[in-house]
Amino acid sequence: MSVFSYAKKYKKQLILGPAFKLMEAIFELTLPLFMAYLIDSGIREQNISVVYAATLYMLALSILGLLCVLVCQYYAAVASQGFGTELRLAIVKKITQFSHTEIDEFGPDTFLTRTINDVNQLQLALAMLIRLVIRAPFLSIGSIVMAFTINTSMGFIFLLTVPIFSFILYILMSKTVPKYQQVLSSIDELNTVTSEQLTGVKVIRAFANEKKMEDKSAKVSEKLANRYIDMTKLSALMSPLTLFMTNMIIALILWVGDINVSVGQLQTGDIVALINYMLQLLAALIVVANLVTIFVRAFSAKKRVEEILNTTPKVQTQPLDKVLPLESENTLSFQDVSFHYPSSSQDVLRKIQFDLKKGTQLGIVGPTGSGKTTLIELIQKFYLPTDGTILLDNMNLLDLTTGEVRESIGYVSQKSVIFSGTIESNLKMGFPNATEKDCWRALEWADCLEFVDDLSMPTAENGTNFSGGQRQRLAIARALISQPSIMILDDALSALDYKTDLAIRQTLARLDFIKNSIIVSQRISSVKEADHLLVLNQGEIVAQGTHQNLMKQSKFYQQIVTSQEKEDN
Ligand SMILES: Nc1ncnc2c1ncn2[C@@H]1O[C@H](COP(=O)(O)OP(=O)(O)OP(=O)(O)O)[C@@H](O)[C@H]1O
Repeated sequence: MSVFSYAKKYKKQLILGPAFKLMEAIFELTLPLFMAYLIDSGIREQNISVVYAATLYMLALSILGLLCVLVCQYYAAVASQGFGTELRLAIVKKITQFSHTEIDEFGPDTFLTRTINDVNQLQLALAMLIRLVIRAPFLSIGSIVMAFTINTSMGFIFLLTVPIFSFILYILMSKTVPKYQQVLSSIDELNTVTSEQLTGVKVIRAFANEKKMEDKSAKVSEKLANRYIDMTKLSALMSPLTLFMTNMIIALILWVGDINVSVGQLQTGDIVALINYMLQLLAALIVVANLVTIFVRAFSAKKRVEEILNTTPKVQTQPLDKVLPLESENTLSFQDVSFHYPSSSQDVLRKIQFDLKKGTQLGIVGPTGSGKTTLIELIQKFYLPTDGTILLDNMNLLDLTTGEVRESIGYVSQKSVIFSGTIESNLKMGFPNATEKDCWRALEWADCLEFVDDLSMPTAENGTNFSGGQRQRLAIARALISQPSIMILDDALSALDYKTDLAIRQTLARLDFIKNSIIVSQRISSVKEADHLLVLNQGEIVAQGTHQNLMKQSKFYQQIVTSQEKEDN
């Protein structure tokens, strides 16, 4: 999809805006003629009524011109702001449809630059298109035509000015545009470093790493500043160069004009009019050059924005088609499933094979980086397996919509994300139609009543006004509110004390609507009562069974248990 399709709605502004600007340009072109008339027939002939009439005409033309400009600016503002808003909404909508694969591929920081900077650039280009794209070339051509009507040799001076001036501008532009691309990539880099440092500010402080981070920030900012200065050094040349050219050409007009006046072919007023036309021509050429820069920048912004708009998510988010009955003997089956992330060809899960029987609880344990979260993400269709088959309720996950899969699952991630708003708005994310009663019931199940006494309690960005354990309990309540059939807790009990951890697991076992639960944990005590345990190491299942069986049969499992017992003692 092209970004232009978002401008289609503003056809009226795109046609009428330039039309009004064109009228203003016509008024502007006729002004020097009245000036010549005022000088030659009014001032020189000392005819006061001509002076009054010419002044009045000039005033009227200026007022009409001003009105036209105002209308055009209004249309340009309406169209460009409307276009920008819609484009930004479309980008955000598209990003929310992206699967984890595209989010990994693009990286969150480039989303920010593309949604803000690039859309601004496109907005500016549209506003300029309305305001200047017809006016500037019209004024350039008009000035040359008017010069020819006054005097042919002067017309040729005007004609010659265009290629010389354009050549100088072209050289400057061709050097600045690539430098602008470098500036853009530096902005991306600065965004990444800044957002990383802001979100990790507490960790940075805890490790007394402020100086190191300041240096990193300074280095990236300096790089951006240098690239920017490098670019502006060239554009700064534009002003003195054009001023020099303008004065040289005016000197030429005065010199040739003087000869023509002395032989009676031109009058003083004509010379004033010609100088005015030349100033208009040069100003219009500078505008054209600026327009070229703006459009070149907008072109690269267009490519970056369209890259997002035209990316088809590997996993399409589709609405709920049917609710899974979950009546098969096995709720979930992994059949020889392997997976590697798009950024690397190395498998992080290899030949995973297990069944989750209806009505049972599954525990997954394993050291960090063993692939536990990846396995959970595959169940929810955030990524697709690179090999093997996943069956949910005896149906291939590939044949189910994301709506069907995710509707059945209540998921609490390792990092409990709480959004700014209220307790109620956070809970309702999981179930928009929830009543107050539903909210309180979910809060009770997740053991939140001791710190929540009002649904309208505010939640700060990232839930920073709650402790880590409270955030995890709120996230569990949010997952439980829709009464899902399968509950997945990905290391979501780790920030809780043993007593609360146990209380929540007992509640999960007691709730009738939960047919199966999957608990991922590094803490054996959180999973040892599970009906079936998977022990993962380096992407492979190294043992599976009940806690008792594993204690007898798996050395690896025994080692984990022993090391944790030592830690606890
Ligand atoms: N988005 C990603 N892109 C590329 N590699 C990834 C990505 N996420 C995880 N990995 C890699 O996949 C492997 C398994 O990671 P995963 O998060 O599944 O492990 P885990 O067992 O859940 O670890 P932990 O207990 O520390 O959360 C790791 O080697 C990790 O580096």
